[in-house]
Amino acid sequence: MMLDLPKCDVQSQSDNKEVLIRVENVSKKFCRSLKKSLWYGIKDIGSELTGRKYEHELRPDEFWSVKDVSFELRRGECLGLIGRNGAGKTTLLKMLNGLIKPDRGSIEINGKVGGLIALGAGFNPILTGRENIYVNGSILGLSKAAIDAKLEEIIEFAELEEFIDAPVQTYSSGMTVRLGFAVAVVLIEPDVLLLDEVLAVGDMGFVLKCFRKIDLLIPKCAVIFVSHSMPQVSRIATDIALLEKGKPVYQGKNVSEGIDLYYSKFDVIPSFYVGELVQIISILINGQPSLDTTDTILVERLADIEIQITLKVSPQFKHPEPFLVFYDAEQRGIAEYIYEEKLPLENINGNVSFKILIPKVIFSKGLYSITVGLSESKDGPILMRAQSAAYFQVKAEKNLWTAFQLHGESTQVI
Ligand SMILES: Nc1ncnc2c1ncn2[C@@H]1O[C@H](COP(=O)(O)OP(=O)(O)OP(=O)(O)O)[C@@H](O)[C@H]1O
Repeated sequence: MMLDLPKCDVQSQSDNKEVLIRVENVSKKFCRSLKKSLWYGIKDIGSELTGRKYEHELRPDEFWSVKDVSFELRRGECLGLIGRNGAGKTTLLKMLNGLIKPDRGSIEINGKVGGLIALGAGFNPILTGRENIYVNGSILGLSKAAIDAKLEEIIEFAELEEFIDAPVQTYSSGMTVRLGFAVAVVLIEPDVLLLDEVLAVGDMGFVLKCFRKIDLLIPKCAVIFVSHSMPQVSRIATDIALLEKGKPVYQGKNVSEGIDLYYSKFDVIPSFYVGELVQIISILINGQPSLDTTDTILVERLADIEIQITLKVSPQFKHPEPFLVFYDAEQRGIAEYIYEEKLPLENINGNVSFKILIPKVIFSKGLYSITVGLSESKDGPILMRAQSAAYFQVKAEKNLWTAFQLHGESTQVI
């Protein structure tokens, strides 16, 4: 779906704060063929040297990795940059960090940039962690005394006391990212912080520590946070940009709406293997068939959900017991339904049908999958377990990302 790109739809409290990143109609193209890309490169150098304006459209085998992206980010704002694999997020960050040049458009950055883009980028693998800190510091123009003053804090933040004198090429991916993050936030003290999938390889302790640090940093800088984890994005982003094949298809301050749109971009055709004993004939969610469809079934938060499942079950199982497990988009099991009817479910000529009513569904916004299972009897052997047998998306007007809403009563101030 292509949306009109809204300008910032909510008046930002930080409107009077300085713009740290200004991106105007930035585009970058790449070439699929290495041979052609080398040839185009030589031609481009030639045209730059002769001062001829670079006005090519796409040449054979070229494609836009990033196309016409524009936004501004002020101090105190955090842009969640989302999109499917290959959407152009890293390419955009590399342009912002000055690693590659845009083919079109302009980028203006005010202040120091701390970037954690490609894992290990910026580190020399044969130098130790300590040596890399000094190299990075001197590239930034810091004196030895200034780096010395921050060294302990960097090592402590990265929790690399034991390994700081080992070559970086011997570090695990988590250790490399710890060092990269510590250098980006402690050594550089950035005005602009670019974080690309940083938290994906860190352990839980490191992720929590990074969030605490980012929380403290956001008021002082502009952050761009790239992640495939929507809960993480919604946790810190003040703004959102969704890229699709390099193009922004949603931009604005409604983080929740951007994430909804991102979720709706995925094909949710159920695919599962159920075996010989049980077959799924149909799954209806609020009357809508969920098998063989790419349309996401939408359910309003706090509305009822009725799930009707019809199975073909080998007649030898007289009273099978169904169970359902609900998973969120991050594949966390969030709820389970166990069939507890007084009367056991009957297998009539191999057909078993049952209906489940979940009143006032309190799931937060997002995409959910349902695993359907069947056991022979309560606590008996499992006959079938169909992962992701059906999908539905919970919609809500407000940014409801938590599972529950709590209501306070007015009481006297104690
Ligand atoms: N140096 C390059 N040469 C050719 N193509 C490239 C180059 N760098 C990136 N691309 C292509 O540009 C597109 C965007 O890649 P990019 O790494 O920016 O995507 P992404 O959104 O960061 O993806 P992911 O979520 O998988 O990290 C992809 O099709 C990729 O193959």
